[in-house]
Amino acid sequence: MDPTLVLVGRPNVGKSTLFNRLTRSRDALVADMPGLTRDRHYGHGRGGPRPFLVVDTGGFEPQAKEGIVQEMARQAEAAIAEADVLLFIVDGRTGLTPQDKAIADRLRRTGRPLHLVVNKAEGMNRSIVAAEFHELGCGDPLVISAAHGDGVRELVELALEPFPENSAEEEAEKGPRVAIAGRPNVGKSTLINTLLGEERVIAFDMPGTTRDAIEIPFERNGRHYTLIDTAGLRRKGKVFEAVEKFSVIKTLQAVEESNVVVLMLDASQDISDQDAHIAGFCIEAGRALVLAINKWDMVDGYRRERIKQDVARKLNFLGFARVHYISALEGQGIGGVLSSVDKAYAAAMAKLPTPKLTRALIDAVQKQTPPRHGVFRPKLRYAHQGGSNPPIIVIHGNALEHVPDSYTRYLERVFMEAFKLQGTPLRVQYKTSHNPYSDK
Ligand SMILES: Nc1nc2c(ncn2[C@@H]2O[C@H](COP(=O)(O)OP(=O)(O)OP(=O)(O)O)[C@@H](O)[C@H]2O)c(=O)[nH]1
Ligand SMILES: Nc1nc2c(ncn2[C@@H]2O[C@H](COP(=O)(O)OP(=O)(O)OP(=O)(O)O)[C@@H](O)[C@H]2O)c(=O)[nH]1
Repeated sequence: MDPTLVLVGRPNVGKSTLFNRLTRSRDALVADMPGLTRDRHYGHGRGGPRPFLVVDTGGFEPQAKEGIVQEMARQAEAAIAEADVLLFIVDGRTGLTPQDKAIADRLRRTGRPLHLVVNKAEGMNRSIVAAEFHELGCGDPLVISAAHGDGVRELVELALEPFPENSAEEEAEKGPRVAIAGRPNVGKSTLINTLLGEERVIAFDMPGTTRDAIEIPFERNGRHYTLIDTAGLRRKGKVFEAVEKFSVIKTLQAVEESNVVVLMLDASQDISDQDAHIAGFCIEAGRALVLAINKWDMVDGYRRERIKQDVARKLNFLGFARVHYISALEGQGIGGVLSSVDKAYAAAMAKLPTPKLTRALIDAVQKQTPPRHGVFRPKLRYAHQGGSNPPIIVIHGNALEHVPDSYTRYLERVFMEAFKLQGTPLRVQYKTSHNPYSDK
């Protein structure tokens, strides 16, 4: 399970700046997807020793009693409660404020691992900036500049030290790891119960106080799956019930831990920002995806048309995913969802041999050459596979930094078709060789 770093601090200390820096390298992998809105407060971090999640709590006001500020405080409290590591950000230029002291008291009481981070310290003497913050009693201050990146790598390494990378994949034979994601009330628990009620649940250990996600292995038609829980399921008699209501952090973690996400939408509701944000997490994580539009039993023809249009319009960046119209309650359409999970998993894990990739690339270039950019004409020479889940295709050649995004989209479509990769996103990366003898 990937650790979650939660950024806390009073307004204007640089939390968003740090958040953006921590999540940026991951962003760069996400091709610009039209229509994809990003959640500014939850992100995937890379660039440290291992993957992690970052939550920005926004301006944290522990004193707030009412209104929007109180609602924000409630969400911040929830994030703090689920944090693996708290990063308490203060402003090295403004210096120590009474509000910092109030926040420090609050955070110390959580008993969570806590690092005090003094920001905006570029060009300043580290020990002098740090001095006055010792009195917060949050340990040695780490001095950084979020804007310039100074000290950020060290900060991440230190924060993640207690969380070594999961040991290598002994898991492969357990079949796809499936997360069922969706906003509150779409019917996740109902689907899980329908799935597990019909199928054989293989005995599993209920975690006690461990931070691990609950994983429920089950079998259907002789195939194995592992369900990754998004809500802290508890078994009560024959059914599972959610221990917590919807949790963004649990959802993010489950998405990250899974191979395939079943994203549930509610046919009786319009698609909301929250739906789009959850879809965005899946895309950022590069997960294979199946869309399940639930409660199909309770909507009439008009709504059915309307939700189809809504999906096409608001979630057009999920065009690679198969769509199923289901009723979790009545058990309609579940088999179709699982068979799409199998196909999406196969696509996400596909082995793409270099000769076949290169052949597909050369055919694509012959059909349509990349446009000239000034004096540069990008030359695409060969391709190999750089990873799976999502499949990454690395293209080698010259002047590849001048390949326009639209051409990359074209290549993605070509590879998707050549290898029948429906159900998974695909990433194309370029490696320009700087060979002085290569033709210009
Ligand atoms: N000099 C300097 N300025 C910084 C640094 N990091 C952030 N800032 C500036 O501080 C201001 C506040 O930064 P934000 O990242 O928006 O702060 P925040 O804590 O997210 O603020 P809220 O969204 O109000 O909670 C901006 O003008 C940033 O450009 C830094 O490392 N050095
Ligand atoms: N008509 C109909 N109702 C459904 C269906 N699936 C779920 N529901 C109802 O929708 C409500 C919410 O379902 P849950 O399964 O609790 O939703 P959830 O996504 O787990 O909700 P959270 O735990 O809040 O995240 C319940 O009243 C279900 O009975 C369906 O296929 N058809």
